[in-house]
Amino acid sequence: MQFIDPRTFLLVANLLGMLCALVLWVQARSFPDDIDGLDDWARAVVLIGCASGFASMRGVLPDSLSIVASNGMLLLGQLLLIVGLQRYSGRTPVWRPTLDGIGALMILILWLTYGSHNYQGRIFIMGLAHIGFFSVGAYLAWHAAPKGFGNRFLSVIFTLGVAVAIWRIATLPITGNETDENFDRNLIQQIYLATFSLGVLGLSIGFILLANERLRVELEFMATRDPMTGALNRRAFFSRAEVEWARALRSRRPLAVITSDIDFFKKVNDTHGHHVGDQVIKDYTLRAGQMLRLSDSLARFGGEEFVILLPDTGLTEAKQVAERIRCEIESRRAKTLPAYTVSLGVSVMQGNAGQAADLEALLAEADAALYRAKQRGRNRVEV
Ligand SMILES: Nc1nc2c(ncn2[C@@H]2O[C@H](COP(=O)(O)OP(=O)(O)OP(=O)(O)O)[C@@H](O)[C@H]2O)c(=O)[nH]1
Repeated sequence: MQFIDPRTFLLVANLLGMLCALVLWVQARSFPDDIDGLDDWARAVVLIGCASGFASMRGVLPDSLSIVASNGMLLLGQLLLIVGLQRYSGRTPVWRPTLDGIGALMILILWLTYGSHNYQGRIFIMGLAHIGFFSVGAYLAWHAAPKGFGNRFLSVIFTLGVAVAIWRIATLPITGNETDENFDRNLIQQIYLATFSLGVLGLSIGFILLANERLRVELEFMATRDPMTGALNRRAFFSRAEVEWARALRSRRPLAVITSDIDFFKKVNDTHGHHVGDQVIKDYTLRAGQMLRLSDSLARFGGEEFVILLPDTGLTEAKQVAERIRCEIESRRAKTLPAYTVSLGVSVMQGNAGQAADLEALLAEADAALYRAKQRGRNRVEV
């Protein structure tokens, strides 16, 4: 008894695949340029859908379409899946050797179709190709960023694809030959094609999930970071600082703030140009960031003015951190950049609503200390 007609199943799976291709195509147009590979996947899904559609019409369509063209499209579709994943991961796709390999496989398929009429040989060759492509796909998906449901889902579907191809090769001994095709074409091969189309549908959904996740991460980054340095922006700083302020009050632990400003920065711009000025700002962000703990937050408030939030840090410790940053900037210098120095102001809330009444007051205290550092000759730390 046939539970479900494989051809109907195949048709539905392919139609859904085409809808996914449409979604991928729309995403490719609307997503930022650095989320690449969506176009390749849209093309791949269409190619693979057409290939399995042609293959399911064996006997209706000529062999040149139902065997040769369909296998060719299948291989190119799988290559595009890999190329898309490579582009998505920022790798340069390697076309040439794989295209040569596909060319060689097609010559073999032609010979097995018109020369030796070896149906099982064709399935074996294509099975091996699927195993190769899907294994590479599973590897690339597993290493694709961001790590999460999307990349794992994609990797699992690729791995299932490898398993299905192995199963197809393993069922070859009970596969009929070309003259005894009724059983085989109507059952094992149809189930294989349907599973294949369903798998491609799963892969498309996985890739859509992965790209959406990447978009979410990028948007979150853009909303919270200063684009030039990657340091937190003012808004993100305050949202973190408010949480830390409340935590410090609750736990009666100290909370420190360090404000800093590069000395005579206008001169750096005027002498070396704005571009070098930008490089100095980035250099400061990088090196100051390296002096901090994971729980500290470095934010750029504008120009060459930075603020650091240090949870659970008392006055002595915060002063040490500020001094370490000052010393690092003064004593070492990037080869391509001019020497520069930095002034820093430190203020601390003791966890009992002591000196500073609120976050703004704490920052104002640190700003006042920074002002004193500038007044007293720069390249120094004041509390
Ligand atoms: N290259 C570059 N320059 C900037 C940026 N933002 C602000 N500036 C410049 O930074 C300079 C800031 O200078 P000031 O704050 O007036 O003072 P300063 O020269 O640093 O001197 P002190 O702070 O008193 O030691 C101005 O010339 C701004 O044009 C930026 O993103 N890139």
